Amino acid sequence: MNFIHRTSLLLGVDFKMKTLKIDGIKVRVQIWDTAGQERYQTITKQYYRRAQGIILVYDITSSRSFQHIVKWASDVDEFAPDKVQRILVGNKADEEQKRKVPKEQGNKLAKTYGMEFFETSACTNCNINESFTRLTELVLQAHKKEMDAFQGSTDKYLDMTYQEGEQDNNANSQKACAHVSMMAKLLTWGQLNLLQSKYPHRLVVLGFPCNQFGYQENCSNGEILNSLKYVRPGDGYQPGFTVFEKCDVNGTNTHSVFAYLKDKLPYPDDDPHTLIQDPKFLIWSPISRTDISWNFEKFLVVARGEPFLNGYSKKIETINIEPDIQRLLRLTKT
Ligand SMILES: Nc1nc2c(ncn2[C@@H]2O[C@H](COP(=O)(O)OP(=O)(O)OP(=O)(O)O)[C@@H](O)[C@H]2O)c(=O)[nH]1
Repeated sequence: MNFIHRTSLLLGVDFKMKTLKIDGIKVRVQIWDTAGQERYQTITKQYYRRAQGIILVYDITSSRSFQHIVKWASDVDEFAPDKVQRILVGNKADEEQKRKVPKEQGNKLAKTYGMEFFETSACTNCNINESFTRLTELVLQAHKKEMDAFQGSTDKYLDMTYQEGEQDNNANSQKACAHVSMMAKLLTWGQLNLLQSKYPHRLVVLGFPCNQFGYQENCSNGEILNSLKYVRPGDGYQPGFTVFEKCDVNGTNTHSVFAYLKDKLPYPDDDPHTLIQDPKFLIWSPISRTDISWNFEKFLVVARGEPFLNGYSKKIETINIEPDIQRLLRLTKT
């Protein structure tokens, strides 16, 4: 989870990790500090790009810092993701005798922006934890659907669909399979966003839509984002990573990226034997034993372009790649 935090309790560092416990769940929060950039009236847009929560901080002993909040709030509107959660904080609450901004004024501004408001003191540690915890709760609520998809039990879902299948073996087993693959898709898209947002700076997720597997991607390029948003996974889904134009990953017109990847990493090692179970799905030519076998096969590639692992057939849930991502990040630490 990424927060931007506009005060320098963290002097000298760009970001800090903190673990908070919310409703019994441990949440790792990555806190970014703007570290003085705001003095130049501009904060690098990179800071906003993947922020999930933003704390706008002013100094209660400085009217100027309070007036600047309007500009920061409008930058947040412009540059931060739509779902970003914001709270307003008036810091230095211990300096009552030097106060220039009445608490009521802070409250009023926060209301205008639909934010919650806290007065804090970094000196006496007043409301610091409370404000971070509240922002984290707001972020979790805003991402509840993704979190549910992430934490929800796939096994339970699969059990349910298989039970359905058993009630009417032949007729329903087809339906059960369809459910399973839809569920896999839904999880996969959510998990791709989750991985990208968990490692915003050193992991780049790239998606290549392809219509060579059961014609499952038959939208035109211009329709793909809308189809993700409204149809599958739906519910307003937006990829938090780059999705390219459709391309072929097998056959004569194989995209050069996949020609290269398949040459370096011939097939996923979790599923070395199967290509396509049903010959009617073999719609490209020539067929090669290194071909990609279905949607959502995943490659892990080092920044310099060297493929690292293709251990991930469609059977591997996207989120289960995470340990390998962490391993690769450790290996390539600069
Ligand atoms: N009394 C009081 N002083 C504070 C508090 N928080 C910060 N300060 C002081 O205010 C000054 C500025 O604090 P910084 O944390 O550097 O403020 P900043 O605006 O984030 O600074 P940059 O990160 O460099 O932009 C320092 O002298 C701090 O000791 C507080 O809650 N109470």
